[in-house]
Amino acid sequence: MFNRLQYISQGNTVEEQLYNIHQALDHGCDWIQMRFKNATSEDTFTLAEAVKILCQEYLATFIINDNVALANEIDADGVHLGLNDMGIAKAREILGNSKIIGGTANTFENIQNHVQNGCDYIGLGPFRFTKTKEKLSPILGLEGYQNILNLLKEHQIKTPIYAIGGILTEDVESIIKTGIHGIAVSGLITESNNKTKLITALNEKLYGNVIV
Ligand SMILES: Cc1ncc(COP(=O)(O)OP(=O)(O)O)c(N)n1
Ligand SMILES: Cc1nc(C(=O)O)sc1CCOP(=O)(O)O
Ligand SMILES: [Mg+2]
Repeated sequence: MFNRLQYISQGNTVEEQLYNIHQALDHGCDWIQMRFKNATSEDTFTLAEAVKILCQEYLATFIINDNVALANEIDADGVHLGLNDMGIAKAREILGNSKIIGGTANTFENIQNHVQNGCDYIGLGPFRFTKTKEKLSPILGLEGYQNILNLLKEHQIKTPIYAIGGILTEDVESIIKTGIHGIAVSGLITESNNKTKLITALNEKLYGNVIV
């Protein structure tokens, strides 16, 4: 089953991105999503090559936001695709069955469509308002997650669901109680002054109640 904590990278330059990703890996994160908006294709490729090597060194999962062609070209572990990005089925044709394809959802129907198209996990958000992403879908909150997770249970849909959007440490226990599999965070890890303490705390909350 997939790791329960995904760091979505931030940074305006290759150097900033690489620093933030290296920090997350060095302090215990084992799943990186490279999210490098408004960058040239050259800088994006340069970063992806470097991040792939880093993730191999740290035995971490490495996926790329939006860019299926790049993920295929550098043989990343997969991609994350939003509602306005390439379709899940098309990405699966390009990447094949061994790669991770994540999809963004805001509603139960979004999830149903992604699952029917072969999505491996769902990023369900936003939990609360966040400045990290410009165009947010309607905010779900804890009640929104509980309603959607209840519907997934009723329909016996077992695709892992990740909460995303403004998530803080104190949110994790209540989010996990709704049936969410894991969380995807960006600013919380990027801005932390004690990343080891933070990531350890997040992992304890995420894995603490898992019966192995
Ligand atoms: C795990 C996860 N969930 C949701 C998103 C958002 O993806 P998308 O809607 O394509 O928005 P951008 O990230 O491309 O701005 C994500 N990246 N990761
Ligand atoms: C990339 C992204 N997607 C979202 C969605 O709701 O689809 S919210 C979001 C930003 C996540 O970053 P932070 O943890 O800093 O809020
Ligand atoms: Mg996208």
